[in-house]
Amino acid sequence: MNEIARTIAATGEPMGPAEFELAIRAVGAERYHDKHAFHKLLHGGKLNKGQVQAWALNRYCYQAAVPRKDAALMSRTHDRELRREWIHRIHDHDGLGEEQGGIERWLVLTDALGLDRDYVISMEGALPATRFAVEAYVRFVVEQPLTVAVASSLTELFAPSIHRERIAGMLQSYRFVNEEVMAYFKRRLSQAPRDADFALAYVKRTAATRSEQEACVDAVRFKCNTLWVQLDALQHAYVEGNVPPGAFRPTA
Ligand SMILES: O=C(O)c1cc(C(=O)O)c2c(n1)C(=O)C(=O)c1cc(C(=O)O)[nH]c1-2
Repeated sequence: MNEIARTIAATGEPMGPAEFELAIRAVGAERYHDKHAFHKLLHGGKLNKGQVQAWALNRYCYQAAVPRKDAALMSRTHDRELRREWIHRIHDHDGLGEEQGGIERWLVLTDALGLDRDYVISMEGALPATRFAVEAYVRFVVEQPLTVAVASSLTELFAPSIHRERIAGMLQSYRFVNEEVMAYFKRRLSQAPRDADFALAYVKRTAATRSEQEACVDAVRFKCNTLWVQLDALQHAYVEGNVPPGAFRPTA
């Protein structure tokens, strides 16, 4: 934000709910990671198996971080209703009882790609930028005001269309991908809208001042950046061929 924008944010009238939602959605339209070159390659069937393996094992770090950031968010609120709602996000990823959860479904995907589970879970082969980006997301949720922390999850508003595109594109393009492998994304098609609708309503209700609203829009921008930089790193390492020391080297 420049100085003038900062002054308007501090002194300006709050946006109406519709305008506020439009400002949040505009961030996705401008910079969600569906616009990244690496996604276009992934969905368009233009990657080889080793490159898809690299994407899946790096993305595991994100999957593993999400329930940690959700636990961090819950630890910060005295609002029992918010915790009652938010806890199902942890169950969605970690599983509950018989339900194995999203991390397990992600490991089904990495199994099918021929990756060793212990290696994936160890995150040893992940790119440095992936590790930094996902931890930055966890730290953001620990450190920012609660409403801003909730707002950082709102990139999920934009996720179902990328998931739909990914399911169709990957099933069609890669012989090593089948329905079972895509189960993670199929499940997210119903989970993500529920989560995003709740978070959007919460943020609209609790961000009262213009500067709080601007901070929420900035949180969505920050989150888009954490997603974008992960794909930049994949592109640099596995498309342009600059694999950092110690990172996964495809043999497939
Ligand atoms: O495949 C994707 O493009 C994508 C993006 C995002 C996102 O926008 O953060 C999430 C997911 N998937 C996802 O599967 C998921 O569980 C998830 C949780 C969150 C969050 O911020 O709490 N984002 C996302």
